[in-house]
Amino acid sequence: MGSNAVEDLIEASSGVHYSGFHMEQPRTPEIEQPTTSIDDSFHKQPFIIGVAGGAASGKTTVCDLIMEQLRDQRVVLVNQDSFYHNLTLEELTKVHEYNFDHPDAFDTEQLLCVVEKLKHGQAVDIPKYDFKSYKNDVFPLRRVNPSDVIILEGILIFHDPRVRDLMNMKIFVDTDADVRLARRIRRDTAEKGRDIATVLDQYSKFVKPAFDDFILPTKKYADIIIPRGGDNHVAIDLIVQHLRTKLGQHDLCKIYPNLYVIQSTFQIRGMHTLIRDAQTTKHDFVFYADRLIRLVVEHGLGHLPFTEKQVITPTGSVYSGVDFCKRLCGVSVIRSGESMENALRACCKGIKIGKILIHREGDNGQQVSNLQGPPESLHLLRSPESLYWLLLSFIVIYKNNVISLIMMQLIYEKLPLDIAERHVLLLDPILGTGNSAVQAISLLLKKGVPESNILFLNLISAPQGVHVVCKRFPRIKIVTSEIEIGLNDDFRVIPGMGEFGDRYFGTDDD
Ligand SMILES: Nc1ncnc2c1ncn2[C@@H]1O[C@H](COP(=O)(O)OP(=O)(O)O)[C@@H](O)[C@H]1O
Ligand SMILES: Nc1ccn([C@@H]2O[C@H](COP(=O)(O)O)[C@@H](O)[C@H]2O)c(=O)n1
Ligand SMILES: [Mg+2]
Repeated sequence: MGSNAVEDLIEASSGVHYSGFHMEQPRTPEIEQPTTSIDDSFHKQPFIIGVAGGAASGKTTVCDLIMEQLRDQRVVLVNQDSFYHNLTLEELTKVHEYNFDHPDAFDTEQLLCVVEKLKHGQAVDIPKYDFKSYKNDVFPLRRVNPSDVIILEGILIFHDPRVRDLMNMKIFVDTDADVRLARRIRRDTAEKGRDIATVLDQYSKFVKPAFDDFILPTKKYADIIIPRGGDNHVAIDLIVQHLRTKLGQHDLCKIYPNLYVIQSTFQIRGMHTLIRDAQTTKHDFVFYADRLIRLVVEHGLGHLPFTEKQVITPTGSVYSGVDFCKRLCGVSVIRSGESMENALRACCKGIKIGKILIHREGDNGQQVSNLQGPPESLHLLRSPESLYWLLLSFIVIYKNNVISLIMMQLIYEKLPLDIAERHVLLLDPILGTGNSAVQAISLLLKKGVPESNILFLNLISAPQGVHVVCKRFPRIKIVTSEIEIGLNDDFRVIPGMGEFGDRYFGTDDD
């Protein structure tokens, strides 16, 4: 529908009023010049989320919930309300005839300018809008700093294609019209000091027609539609989880160039969905975990050095290829790392695989059954010379104002004698706190393995573990298939997949 047609419709429905269409005089620039000297070409692009929906549908509530859950990211909320045009004196005298729900009520050029600056790493000052005085020149202005995530929220935030095109994710909050009206009456009487008659009059004259004509038609642009707004915790959790995955991978891989997250595909997401599902049978868990492990191992092998090699093909032609790295070995962290051995053997014929057992106590972690000696499962591997208490260390973790003492003990190792001359593929499906990995890597270094010869392969990595390992051992490579949200209060990876070893080896049955 063209603007004129809409204007006609609004005129017809509500008698004489100011529609919000107006030729605004140029405004003095209110946006500060860049406060940083960051070179644009090096600036990380923020993730821009648009949140649209009818007035009082719960947009702000949904944004607040997303921001609350994304507290470990730098997130800013930019509200379309801040870009309401200032009213002329004439408009102010007849304010009840002004259409605040029409696209032309907003200064979209200024909104675009602000978002562009934020995208390029520049801080901006945003007007504050006062719903009581109808003014957007309330001082002080709101300083907004560049952030990892920018949320653009407003009834008509999807209306202008130029604004829409800036968004990486579009969310439409879809709340029943009666609920929106009831909330609006409550909000506008309580917070804006308006009487019910005025609220109802504005609703029938402007709010409802504009919803039908301008807001509802933008629902089709949404990637995600959230019914019931802030009450829909499942939708909000899913959005936050998706954002964390995107942001986590993006950030960590930029910080640590030796972290490799294998390219996600729907097949990989499907396998992850199955192995993370608590209802998945042991048989399926093993099947899909094996598929994923194989992918991680293949990917990891791609990071090993190679030598050029030429061969003669059956047609007598020369093929210039490469020769595999010969001096390799695997080292699995007992017990869950053992689940990765078959994939490694299938890829590297005859590869030697050593083993390490680390006991962890003090963080509510699964405990090895017998602290006085090696667990029963080690009888087959045990040899008197290789079995000893090698290391005893304490790791202090400070989280949520609580200091936890985690005791890490390396209690068993059986490694190839010439391990120092080999590239080592360290196998453990889960990188959580990073403490076990630090123990295992420290042992390998102690055995003379150069740090840059260690390739740590896992299925999932918590950001905390990545930080711990990569900071301490900047030259090792980590290959993983997904970055997790983080750790819970028990230092368990979330969303995670539970006790990997128990699920894989079937020891989690009641
Ligand atoms: N799920 C909910 N249950 C009850 N009240 C709600 C709910 N979500 C929002 N509200 C209230 O409704 C009003 C409008 O919500 P808000 O999030 O500001 O909507 P919007 O930003 O879409 O206008 C506010 O007063 C808010 O406190
Ligand atoms: N001076 C104003 C400006 C705007 N409104 C109404 O606010 C609604 C948009 O804000 P939401 O938080 O609900 O998205 C919109 O329906 C305008 O009518 C107003 O009443 N007074
Ligand atoms: Mg709002």
